[in-house]
Amino acid sequence: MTTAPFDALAPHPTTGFAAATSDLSKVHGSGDTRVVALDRVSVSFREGEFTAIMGPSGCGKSTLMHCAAGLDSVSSGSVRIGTTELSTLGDRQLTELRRDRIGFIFQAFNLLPTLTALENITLPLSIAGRRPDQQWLDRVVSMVGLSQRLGHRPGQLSGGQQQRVAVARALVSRPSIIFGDEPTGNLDSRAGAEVLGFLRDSVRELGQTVVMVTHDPVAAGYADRVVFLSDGRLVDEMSRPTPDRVLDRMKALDSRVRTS
Ligand SMILES: Nc1ncnc2c1ncn2[C@@H]1O[C@H](COP(=O)(O)OP(=O)(O)OP(=O)(O)O)[C@@H](O)[C@H]1O
Repeated sequence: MTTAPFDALAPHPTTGFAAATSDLSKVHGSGDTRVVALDRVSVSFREGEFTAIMGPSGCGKSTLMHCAAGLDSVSSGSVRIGTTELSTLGDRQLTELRRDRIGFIFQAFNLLPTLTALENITLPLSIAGRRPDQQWLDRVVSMVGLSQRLGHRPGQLSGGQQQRVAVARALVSRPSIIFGDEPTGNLDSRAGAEVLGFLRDSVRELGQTVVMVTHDPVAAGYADRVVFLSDGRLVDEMSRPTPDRVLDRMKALDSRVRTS
C-alpha cells in the first residue's frame, strides 16, 4: 500500500479537536471467544480540555484509549489525531506519530531504572533525535516539582515522584494529546491527588489536552468532562464533574449492567 508523505512534526492544521473517533468498533477474538469491546463509539476530545473516560469494569475503557492512541488496531470506524486519520498511516508513520504527537502515562510508571529522572524525561526526545527546549523543560520540571530530584534514578524516588517523572516525560515533547491509563492506580490518595493536580495544571496553564481512563470518581472530579462507557458503547457524558455526581452516575450504570 502506498501512503501519503507524512511528517509527524510538520505543523498540522487544527480542527479544535486533538483526537476523535467515529463509529469506532473493536472486536477481540472470533467464534465462541468473540468479544465486542467497542461498539460504534464516536467521541471527540477538544484541545485544551481534560477528559476522563469511565465505566464499569470490562466496558471497553482501555480498549478505547489504546485504539484512540494508535496502540491497537480498530475493527471498523476511524480514529483521528488532529486531522491525521490513523488508517492512512503505515507502521513506521504510526510509530512516529505516537512518538511525536502523543504522550502516554501508564499505571505502572514505565521508567527505565538505569536512567536518571532527567534522562527518563528527555528519553522520547533523545530517541527522536531532538534536543529539548530548555525553557520548556525547566517549566515542566518545576511544575511537577522535580527540580531537586533530576539526578535520582527511579529506585531512589517514591511512587508519586516516579509518576511525576512520567508526567514530565509525557509533557516535554508538547504532544497534541496525552493519554493516561489509570495514572493514579498505583498511588496512595495524596500522591494521586498531586499527580492529578499536575495533569489539571498542564491543561489550565500549558493548554495541554489530556484524556485519562479511570475508575475513581475522585480522579474524574479533576477533569473538565467525563464520558461514560457501558458494554462497549458511549452512553453518557458530564461537564464540570464532581466526585459525588460521578459516583451517582456510576452506580446507575453498574445497576444497569447487573440487570441487563
Ligand atoms: N486482547 C484481548 N482479547 C480478548 N478480549 C479482550 C482483549 N482485551 C480486552 N478484551 C475484552 O474486551 C472488553 C473490554 O476490555 P477493556 O480492558 O477495554 O475494559 P476496561 O473497561 O478497561 O476494563 P477494566 O476497568 O476492568 O480495566 C472486556 O470484555 C475484555 O475482556
